[in-house]
Amino acid sequence: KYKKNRNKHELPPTLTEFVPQSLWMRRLWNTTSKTHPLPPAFPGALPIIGHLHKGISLSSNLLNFLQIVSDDCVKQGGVTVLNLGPELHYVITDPQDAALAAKSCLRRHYLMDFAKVWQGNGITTSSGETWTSHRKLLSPAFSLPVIHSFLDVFNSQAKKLINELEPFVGKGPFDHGSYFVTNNFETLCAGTFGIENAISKNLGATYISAAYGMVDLLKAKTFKVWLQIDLIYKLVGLKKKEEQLVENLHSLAKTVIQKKKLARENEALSNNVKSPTSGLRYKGFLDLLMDLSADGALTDIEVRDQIEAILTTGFETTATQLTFTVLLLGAHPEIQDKMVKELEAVLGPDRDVGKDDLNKLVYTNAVIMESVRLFPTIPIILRCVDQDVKLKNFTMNAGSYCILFPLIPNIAAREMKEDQFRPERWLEDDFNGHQDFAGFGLGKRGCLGKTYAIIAMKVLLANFMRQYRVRADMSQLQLSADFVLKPVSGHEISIERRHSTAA
Ligand code: HEM
Repeated sequence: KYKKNRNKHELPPTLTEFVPQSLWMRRLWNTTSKTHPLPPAFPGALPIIGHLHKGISLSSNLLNFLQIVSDDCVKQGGVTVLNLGPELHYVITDPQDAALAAKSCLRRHYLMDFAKVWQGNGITTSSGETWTSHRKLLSPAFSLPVIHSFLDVFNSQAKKLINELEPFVGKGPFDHGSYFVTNNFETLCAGTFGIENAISKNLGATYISAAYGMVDLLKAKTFKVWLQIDLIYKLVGLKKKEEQLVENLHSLAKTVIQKKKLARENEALSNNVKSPTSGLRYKGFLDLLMDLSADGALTDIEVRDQIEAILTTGFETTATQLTFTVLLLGAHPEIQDKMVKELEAVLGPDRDVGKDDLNKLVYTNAVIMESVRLFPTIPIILRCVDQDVKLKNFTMNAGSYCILFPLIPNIAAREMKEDQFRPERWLEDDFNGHQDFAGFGLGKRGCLGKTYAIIAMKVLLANFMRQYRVRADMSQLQLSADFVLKPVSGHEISIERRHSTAA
């Protein structure tokens, strides 16, 4: 009876007790029905291991692997099959099929389970009813009124970045990426936690470095499949390393929760000091979490897990997207001039961005969307196929998985072709890319922080690009993809002041 009713991605309860983390048993247990005919397979499958050997041998250059698979998929008509061991994965590049799959497949892929030691059942790793109810509870904290209340933080953080980069003015090419990461992380903490100086510089740096360490471990576990066996993971010393990193990561959440509790107690006492979003119908993220915890809707651990989930999804994505956008603008001076003209027309030379300005920055918005189209920082979406799902020409079989990457074919990895970066396309009536655009995900599980990300990027660009003229050469750009698509070399920019300080 259990087997009949169980979700095909779940182990029977007795087995989960004995193999808490290992995915191997789940794999053996996995029973994908193959009732519906399969699309063409990616070439090179071997018996039993399928395409696993290709993934392992190409894992040092994952982006290359994704591009090879994606090119083949486009050639085959937009849907193919990849067998990773016994597991059937549908690869989808066709935008409409990707949208259909994302709409029906809400359960996270098993690889996301690796991140649970860090993020527990946070919004990014959870599935099923937990995800449905938490998504509903958290959504108001990412609504427009709340994000508008962060505008002061966004403007002042942009100015901070401008000052930090001042020593590079007129000094030739430098790597702007890491400055954007630190600045964006601080912005995210200040905005979503709603506490001034929420974290020290040290705590922030420790968190960022631990987050990168964890991503390396998750990547190793994904491709070195033997590390998925708990005993081996322990024996090679990685479990210990993981525990240390998780402790470092969790210490930030612990600190901000304590500070927030104190701030709320003080606020209740004096009824004087207001958090940036107090008084709003929609509350800021941490205030909302605290209220939900006080009402018993979230446990303390769940509060921590949601903080981890938002920090992880929020800081590197936006920072890397900005790194790409500034690079693209530097390499396309005519587009940069057009954007700065719009910024100066709406804001003048140095005024802060206010909420009424946001909708007027139409071209700036198109520049951001075009940057996401060409360099999608989250280029793949991985899901479980829980029930048969009808696509245009195939039906995906329940019990399998799907890998959606409609944006991989766009990635300007090798050479920027002329006209490839063309923000104008987002303003043309006949551009049909809006509807199935996957840069911020697709369907109900799409990006929770999209409004936050777009407004934060707009404000930073509006301040930065009015201050500095940027130059860049993208001809030597090298990219890598782990969970985030990022530049690894050839992305340096040079900056000059647009207006002399005396003026
Ligand atoms: C340029 C910036 C960003 C891009 C390109 C981006 C892109 C995406 C994409 C493609 C997904 C879907 C992933 C999937 O279905 O597997 C996603 C999910 C998500 N994003 Fe973003 N994101 C950005 C910034 C942010 C920010 C700033 C936050 C939070 C402050 C955020 C929070 C989330 C969350 C919580 C999810 C998971 C939603 C769920 O599972 O229900 N993102 N994002």
